[in-house]
Amino acid sequence: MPATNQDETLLLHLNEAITTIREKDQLFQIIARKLRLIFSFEMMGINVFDKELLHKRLFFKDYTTVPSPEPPPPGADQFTPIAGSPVEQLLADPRIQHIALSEYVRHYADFEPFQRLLRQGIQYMTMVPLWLNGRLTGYLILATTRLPSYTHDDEALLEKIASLVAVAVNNSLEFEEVARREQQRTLQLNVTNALLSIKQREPLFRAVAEELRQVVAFDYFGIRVRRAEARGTYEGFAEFARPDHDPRAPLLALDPNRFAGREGEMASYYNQVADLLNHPGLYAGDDYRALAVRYPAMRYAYDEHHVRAMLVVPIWQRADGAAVLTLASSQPTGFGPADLATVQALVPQVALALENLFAFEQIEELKAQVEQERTYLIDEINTDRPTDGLIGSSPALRQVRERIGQVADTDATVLITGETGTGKEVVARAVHQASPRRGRALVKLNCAALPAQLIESELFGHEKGAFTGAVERRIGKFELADGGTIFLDEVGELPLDLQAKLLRVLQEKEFERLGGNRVLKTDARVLAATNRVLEDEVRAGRFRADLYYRLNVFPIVLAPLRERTEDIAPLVQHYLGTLSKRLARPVRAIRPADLVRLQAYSWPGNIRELEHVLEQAIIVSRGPWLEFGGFAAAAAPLALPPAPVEAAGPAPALGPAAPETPDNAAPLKTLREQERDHILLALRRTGGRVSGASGAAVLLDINPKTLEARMKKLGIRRTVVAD
Ligand SMILES: Nc1ncnc2c1ncn2[C@@H]1O[C@H](COP(=O)(O)OP(=O)(O)OP(=O)(O)O)[C@@H](O)[C@H]1O
Repeated sequence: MPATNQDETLLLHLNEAITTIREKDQLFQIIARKLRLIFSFEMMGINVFDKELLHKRLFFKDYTTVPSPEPPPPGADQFTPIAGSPVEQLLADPRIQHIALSEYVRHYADFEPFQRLLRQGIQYMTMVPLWLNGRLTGYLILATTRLPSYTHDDEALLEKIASLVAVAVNNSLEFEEVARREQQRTLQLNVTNALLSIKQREPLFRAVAEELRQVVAFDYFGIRVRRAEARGTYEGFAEFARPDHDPRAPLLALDPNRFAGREGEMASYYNQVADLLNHPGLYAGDDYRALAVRYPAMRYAYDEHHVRAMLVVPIWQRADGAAVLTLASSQPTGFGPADLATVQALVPQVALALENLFAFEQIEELKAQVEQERTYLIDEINTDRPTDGLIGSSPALRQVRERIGQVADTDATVLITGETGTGKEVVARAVHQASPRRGRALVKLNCAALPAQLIESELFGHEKGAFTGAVERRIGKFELADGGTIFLDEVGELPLDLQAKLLRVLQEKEFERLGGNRVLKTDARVLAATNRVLEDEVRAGRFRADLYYRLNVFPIVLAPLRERTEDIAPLVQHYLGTLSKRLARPVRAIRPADLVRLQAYSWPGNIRELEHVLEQAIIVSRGPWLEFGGFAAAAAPLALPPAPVEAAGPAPALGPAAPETPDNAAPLKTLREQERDHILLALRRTGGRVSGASGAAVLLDINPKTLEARMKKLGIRRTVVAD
């Protein structure tokens, strides 16, 4: 039957509207208006199906002429299953069908949409299938309060209209999809910006949540993390609730207070849902209620926080733990499949953000640890001894000062040699202090103090598990001294294999942590000290020649105290001041004769020994003078034969105005006398021989040259001895 003019005009108008109007509501309202010109109905609706014909959703509704209109319930535009709904029956015969609700409702008494229609006075529905390219895509529904009468022509026209509407719906869905993708891209871009600009956990995820909220309506956003060591329990890593929720209660976490003493129960609740959190899932309305019936953890959210829909998206599931993003809504239809897709699309970014945060947090932890170690080590070296610098003005010490001045502002390696207690560490500190690195740490390692493996780990650090007992990763002193100075004390004691590793650091400025496989760079200036004669060690095969040359770039030699007796008076004066203060004792004066004895003594322990002798004297002295009783005994370990006493020259008194000299020094020998006697005794035992294997120098454990110098000073001639 040919279409009437009116029909032709309608179809033309519809076609024109469909091709020109992009805005969905505007377009379908125009379609409804045009249809009303020919057909009489109170409500027009459009349902659409998914491709698999498994789900349906409301696409559009015009109810402007309904007697008592009710707007569609929230979530009506979300997909719901077709199975079990009246649509299932329609699909069995997808042609135009006329439905009397009063009959249908008998079979579908629980079908809420029918109840709603009836409440609004609707009694009849004409269902027009929407076909597109041979595929059923939905229904156009015309609903009426009275029994409609459609002629055969009307139905033919409806079918034509339906094919146009199907195109319009399809276009509109495609526009929606494009818009959704656009929105998702914007979301991803905004999230990326947040990730790039924010480094702290809370503000970062708050920004991500805010961006996501622009697209998906949720009441709760939570990132929950399970770390390998936390046995199944998820920690709320970042959780945000709607502002009107109680911010103290993380929404989905069980309240630990309620489980006091029943922690096992709480853990089992979490374990029950662990599998649920491993898969992406959308649980809305009845589905969520079913979860709440099954799992106490979900019931808790249902009862306590009125959760009615939940969206779960795992971020990762790995051997070292898991992370999951959950959204919750108090609306039973709060989320739809598009929301799930939107959140899933964010997973790579959220995963990256989490990784970054973990890394940042780990770095912060390590930084704190390093800072602590630094402070400790800097303290160790700075408070070890007073940093008064070098006291004394002997020619030997003046030369040392000059050498320090020459080398300090370079990065050259300095080898400081000298007997024990001569001030090698003081020199090292002075070099560091005078260098441009003074603002950074001076880190000390005593190479003689630890077993080889520990020295290696001290020097280069170790990774967790590098050896038994390495429970934590530890950074080494070379790393600690980066930008500063490392002081290797007693470097002559370093085992040979470590000498090779040290050589590599000196040459390449590179090293590896024990048990690590990463090459680390260091910019540490190296100062080394030893009281051994390294040339001898090299000759004896105990010290690598190549390392020796590397270390000996700029040697500074400290003379023993007995070779710079001029320094003794200023040192005594200095230490009397500082030690008396430290020991909270009055500053007592030293007898000139005692000073002479101190100057005459050989000081095998050098300045450290002098310091100890003075400390002891300060402690034991009670009267106006410093008493050196203990020192005299210590200085004369051997019974000495009587020897001619040389008169000691006058020496200035130190300390406060000296009182009248009481002659209680008379029973004691002076140090010079003691020393003279001691050397004479040794010479007698060796038949006057000074050097060589059976010489007095060996007996006295001093350098033959030093012994000769002392003999000359004390006026001992070999001939005298030989008698
Ligand atoms: N010229 C000096 N002026 C002031 N104090 C000094 C001087 N030389 C050394 N001392 C002090 O003597 C003590 C020993 O010095 P230091 O530890 O530097 O010696 P060392 O040669 O490194 O000894 P060792 O070889 O036993 O490690 C320290 O208390 C130090 O402060």
